[in-house]
Amino acid sequence: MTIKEKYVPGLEGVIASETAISFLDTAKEKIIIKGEDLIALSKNNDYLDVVNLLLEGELPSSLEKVALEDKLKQHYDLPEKVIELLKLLPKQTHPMDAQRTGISMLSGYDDDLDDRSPSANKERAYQLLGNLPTLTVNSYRVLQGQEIVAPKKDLSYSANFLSMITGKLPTELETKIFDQLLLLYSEHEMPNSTFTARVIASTQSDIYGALTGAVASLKGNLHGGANEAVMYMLNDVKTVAEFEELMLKKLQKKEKIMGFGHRVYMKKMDPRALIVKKALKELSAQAGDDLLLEMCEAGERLMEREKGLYPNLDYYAAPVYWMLGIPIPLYTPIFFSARTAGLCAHVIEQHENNRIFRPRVNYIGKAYS
Ligand SMILES: CC(=O)SCCNC(=O)CCNC(=O)[C@H](O)C(C)(C)COP(=O)(O)OP(=O)(O)OC[C@H]1O[C@@H](n2cnc3c(N)ncnc32)[C@H](O)[C@@H]1OP(=O)(O)O
Ligand SMILES: O=C([O-])CC(=O)C(=O)O
Repeated sequence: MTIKEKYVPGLEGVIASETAISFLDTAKEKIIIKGEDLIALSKNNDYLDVVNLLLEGELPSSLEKVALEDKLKQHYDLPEKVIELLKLLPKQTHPMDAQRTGISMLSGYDDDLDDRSPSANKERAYQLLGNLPTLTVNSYRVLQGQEIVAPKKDLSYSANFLSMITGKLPTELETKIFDQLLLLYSEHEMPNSTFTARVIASTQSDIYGALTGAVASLKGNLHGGANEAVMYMLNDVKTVAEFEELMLKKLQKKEKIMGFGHRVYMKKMDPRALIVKKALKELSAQAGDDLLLEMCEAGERLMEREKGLYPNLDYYAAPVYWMLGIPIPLYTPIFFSARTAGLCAHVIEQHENNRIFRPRVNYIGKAYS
């Protein structure tokens, strides 16, 4: 038995891929997506611009953007049998699991499933991006015993998604903030879910399988599931003082506080969280209610003081989702919907230049001769 290489738990700092899609440039404090800075894009562009950037390699002209939105709208309606399948799920099914089941089933409607070419994969990406708002919202509604809602093709992509969730026509501010969340969640280099998708794709498996695995990865509360956990924690208390007390108790018990820390941004605040914190300020001012903002800011100060840890995107996304009137169990499925753009870009790239992922281990088991 030989020990070959130093093992790095969690593969911290290990280079898993070469990619032309994105890079967290911590030295320059930029999240690079195909050469553009995601934070700058979040101020002047919208989610569909980034979808185009990820899948076509450039920001769209206004005509291209209209064409992109029309293309997604052609895929808003789901096959009837997908809805029927969702209705068969046990009522306690987590919405992420329902979303995962729906995505998995969509592979059965693909007439050319064995085609791994970039053009075929790209068409699937657009189809999935069109399907996902309808799938995400209705899988949750079915579990709640609510009626299916139809997408509204006269609204923008993000306004339709949000209005299907809340049942109301969103204001301009609400649509802008929801769209900004989708944009900020769209792609983030090599998180666990993207790694999962690329590992699956590297066996020459299809995009549906890769995304199905990625949903399961994103569900965990060390990853995408943290946004829901943050909101449950905020809802457990009523005042800033109670929130601080709750956090201190958790720290004393050596529990992790959801929404803090990040493998890549450990010593700084996630730049996306700063943008979303601003959105929370806007929504709080509009509602004339600063309580969630004050609680979150107090939590942020406490974690810096006690642990030297900073908020990640999920920490401020949770109260923003809440103020937009979004049910908590949809927070992570919405994250996944947004991330579909980045995940599809990664699967396309993996299929284009593939070598199967097959690492080795250091054996620490029972001795053998
Ligand atoms: C959009 C996203 O998916 S962002 C990630 C969302 N996830 C969360 O918010 C969950 C909470 N955060 C965490 O669990 C972690 O910070 C992760 C998973 C994000 C990163 O994990 P890692 O890079 O493996 O860091 P690791 O867990 O080793 O933490 C390093 C140290 O900081 C501590 N730490 C890290 N995050 C937290 C936290 N949220 N609360 C309390 N302590 C923490 C750890 O206990 C550890 O301390 P130790 O060295 O004394 O043992
Ligand atoms: O990068 C990560 O590890 C997790 C994350 O923030 C994301 O996926 O957006």
